[in-house]
Amino acid sequence: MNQDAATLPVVETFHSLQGEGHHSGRSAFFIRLAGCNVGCPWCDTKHSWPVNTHPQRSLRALAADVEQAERNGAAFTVITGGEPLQHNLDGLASALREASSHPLHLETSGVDGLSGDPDWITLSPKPHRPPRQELLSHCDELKVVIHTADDLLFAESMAAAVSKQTVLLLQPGWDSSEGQRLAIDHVQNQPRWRLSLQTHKWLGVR
Ligand SMILES: C[S@@+](CC[C@H](N)C(=O)[O-])C[C@H]1O[C@@H](n2cnc3c(N)ncnc32)[C@H](O)[C@@H]1O
Ligand SMILES: Nc1nc2[nH]cc(C(=O)O)c2c(=O)[nH]1
Ligand code: SF4
Ligand SMILES: [Mg+2]
Repeated sequence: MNQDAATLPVVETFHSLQGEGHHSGRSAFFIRLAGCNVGCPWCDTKHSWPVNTHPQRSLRALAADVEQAERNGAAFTVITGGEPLQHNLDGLASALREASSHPLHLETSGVDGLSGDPDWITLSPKPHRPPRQELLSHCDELKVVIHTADDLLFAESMAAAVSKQTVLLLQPGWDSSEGQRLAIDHVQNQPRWRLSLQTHKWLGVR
């Protein structure tokens, strides 16, 4: 593949702290790819859904940004979206790996096939579009968003399908006091689970 010619639609790139999950609080560079057709009603990133309203960026330019972020102290790169696996990530991953020795992390709903051979996979499965078995088998953390008691049942069913090493996280829906209460109660009663807060939102940073 000629990586110089290859492009992907990009909503934004930014250097911040990983706000969620097991690596929360660590310096991270984010690449948010455009495009998602999963349609979660409470999605906090709906502007990322259309593909065509966001600029195409070359893999070479994205790799240069990652190289710069590494010099600025980022510990890893997070590929998110939108739903990043709507794109084949092999070209992007190999371009980033040529530019930097940083681990590549992926945030995904798991609806599409796996590509890019990420070093860390955060699977956030959705009850209305269950994830592929491939993603359940390969994920490093399972991060289930909680709004209702049914979401807790779904979280337990997903936990039964992942490997024993997978970190289990409940993340309250943003602005959902019911989700917050349910997640806290469940984590308190079920020690396999940990709470994941969207700390960047609490802090008012990206
Ligand atoms: C915007 S999504 C992008 C990655 C991928 N499409 C996914 O859903 O995993 C990033 C993370 O934010 C979570 N998320 C989105 N909207 C949220 C909300 N309103 N409250 C809590 N978490 C949310 C998703 O479940 C996912 O874990
Ligand atoms: N700081 C910060 N951490 C994040 N972790 C996952 C995010 C995402 O939108 O995928 C995200 C995000 O948007 N910002
Ligand atoms: S899969 Fe992710 S980006 Fe797509 S709608 Fe759901 S939360 Fe939003
Ligand atoms: Mg986000």
